[in-house]
Amino acid sequence: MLKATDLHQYYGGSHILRGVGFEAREGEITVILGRNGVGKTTLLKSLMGVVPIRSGELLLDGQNIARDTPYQRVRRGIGYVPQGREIFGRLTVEENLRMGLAYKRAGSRIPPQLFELFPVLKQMLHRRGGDLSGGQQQQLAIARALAAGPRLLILDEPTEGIQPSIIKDIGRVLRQLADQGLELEPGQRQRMAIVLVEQYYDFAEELADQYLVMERGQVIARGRGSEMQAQGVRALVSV
Ligand SMILES: Nc1ncnc2c1ncn2[C@@H]1O[C@H](COP(=O)(O)OP(=O)(O)OP(=O)(O)O)[C@@H](O)[C@H]1O
Repeated sequence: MLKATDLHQYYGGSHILRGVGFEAREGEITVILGRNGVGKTTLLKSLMGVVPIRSGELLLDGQNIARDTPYQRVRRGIGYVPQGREIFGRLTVEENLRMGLAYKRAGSRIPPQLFELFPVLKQMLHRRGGDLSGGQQQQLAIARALAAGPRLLILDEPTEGIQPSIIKDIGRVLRQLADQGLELEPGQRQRMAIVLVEQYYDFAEELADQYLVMERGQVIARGRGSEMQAQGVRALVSV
């Protein structure tokens, strides 16, 4: 699905990503952990094309996307949920979801399954995004990224500032999406890979099929999610 090899990225003279490589597979949740400022958000922005990489290879389903714009990457099937959600506060929930369809052909509709995954969005369809709670906004940001039916869903700290009951709901939805994909139309299911940056260790451990730990722009540990406890990953990321 996604294969990143030897990624290097700089902000001015600061060398931020130093040879990062990993593979994200369909049906799996890849969790990226690490303390503050180690380059996790920069890595996701590089996958999305929001910041350019200096060198390295980025393959999506075998095609090199490293020089594509963010717009082209969305069209190729990447959905991005940025840190801080960035929903449109003055637009309604429905309009926010339609923004997620902006790159699809005219007449594309919001996949009805999104309202089963996030029932609160159906109840609040005509409310303004800015009127939603933080947790509801996060659900909206995830649904907006899913609206176009991505092959790869990227999320940057979806639990940040969100109440525990909604964190649980979001975790359940991500597991279901990884296991079963998203139904775009009756009988048409989009399978996907999920890449998640997360600081909340328990949430990360519960969801991870695969984990990576970053430190100073490099991957310093990696393995299967089921091994995280035995490998002492909690200690590697605790402050
Ligand atoms: N636009 C920018 N210009 C210059 N330096 C930046 C910029 N954005 C981030 N940095 C620096 O790059 C490094 C990596 O930042 P990044 O946000 O990727 O880390 P992170 O692991 O996601 O941390 P956090 O969990 O705090 O978001 C940090 O030292 C940060 O100060």
